[in-house]
Amino acid sequence: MSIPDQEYNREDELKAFDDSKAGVKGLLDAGIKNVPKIFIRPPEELVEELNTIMSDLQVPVIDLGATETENQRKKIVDQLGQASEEWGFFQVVNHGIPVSVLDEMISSIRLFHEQDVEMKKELYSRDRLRKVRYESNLDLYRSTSANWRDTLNISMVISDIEAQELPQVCRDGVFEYINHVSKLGEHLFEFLSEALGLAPDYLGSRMECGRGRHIVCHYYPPCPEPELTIGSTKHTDPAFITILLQDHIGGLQVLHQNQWIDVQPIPAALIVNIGDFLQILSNDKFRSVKHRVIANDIGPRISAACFFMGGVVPPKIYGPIKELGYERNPSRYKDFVVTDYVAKFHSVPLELSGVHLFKL
Ligand SMILES: O=C(O)CCC(=O)C(=O)O
Ligand SMILES: [Fe+2]
Repeated sequence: MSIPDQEYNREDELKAFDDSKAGVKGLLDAGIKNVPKIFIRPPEELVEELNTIMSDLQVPVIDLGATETENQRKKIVDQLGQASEEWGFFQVVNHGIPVSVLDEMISSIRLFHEQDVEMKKELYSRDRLRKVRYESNLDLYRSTSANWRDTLNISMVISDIEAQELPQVCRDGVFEYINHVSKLGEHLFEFLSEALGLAPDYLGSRMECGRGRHIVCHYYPPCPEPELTIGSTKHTDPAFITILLQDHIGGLQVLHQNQWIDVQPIPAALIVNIGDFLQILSNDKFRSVKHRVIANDIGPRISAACFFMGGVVPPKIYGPIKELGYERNPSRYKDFVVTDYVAKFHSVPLELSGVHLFKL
């Protein structure tokens, strides 16, 4: 027998879920066999889903290993430039972060999410000023349907983080990864500056694109009815670039020429995607493209996205780079400061945010 709709109050359900502080993992631990209604996507979305085309294309895979000669370096710069223009998404191999560090990061995230729920609850918060906090669904109260995932947030946007500030259960693995991924970001900004025809230190030293960082450590529990919900709603990232580590489960998809493409897990690889800010700075040359994560009946799936957010304190003003020449290609975006962009991002449902909010 179905429950009459008047007995279902979405706001109450969302609040009860949020107040439990146990996340999606908590629902599974409680033994649920069906996806609760707050996670079920609207029927029109599910129908649209049946009509979307999947493609077996692959996002480019770029080898960052050989950089000794001028020619080798140029080849990498060209490949990164082309991938950033055509795809906005690529995988990198031989990026310099040891596999042991990647593996340790994945197991540390798993340890965090699978620890005793009472320990996790102390860190459950929606206060974005907190440097370390855990939550389920960043846009819980704004979205039409909730995502099947929980997230540990680590913010290094205002200031760097000390190891002691991280939860003990995952401290060493996460801290080590942060150090490595931050360095990789610096290298990528050098290559990407050159790919835009700018001096190698332009995006890094001059624009401080790698300064503020925010890491989201996601845990997607196995889902009893994956076709009814989604792991992560389609969105673009509010950042310059994102470096994303995913485990072997799969489920990440990117929208390329109106078709969803699976981003296949490649052992030891990292995914890089261009975020909204770099699309704006490059005046649409590089693309910040929509991506999502489908829910899965296997898992958990674990991933860590490191968003490079730029200079926030003191606030830096960003906008299309004048040196790129507006004679041929007039500026398409307003200037912005990162905190305003992020505030706007948090004021709309995930799928409605993006560079269009800052179009001239
Ligand atoms: O979990 C993933 O693979 C992607 C997560 C993501 O897109 C994000 O956190 O912005
Ligand atoms: Fe994302």
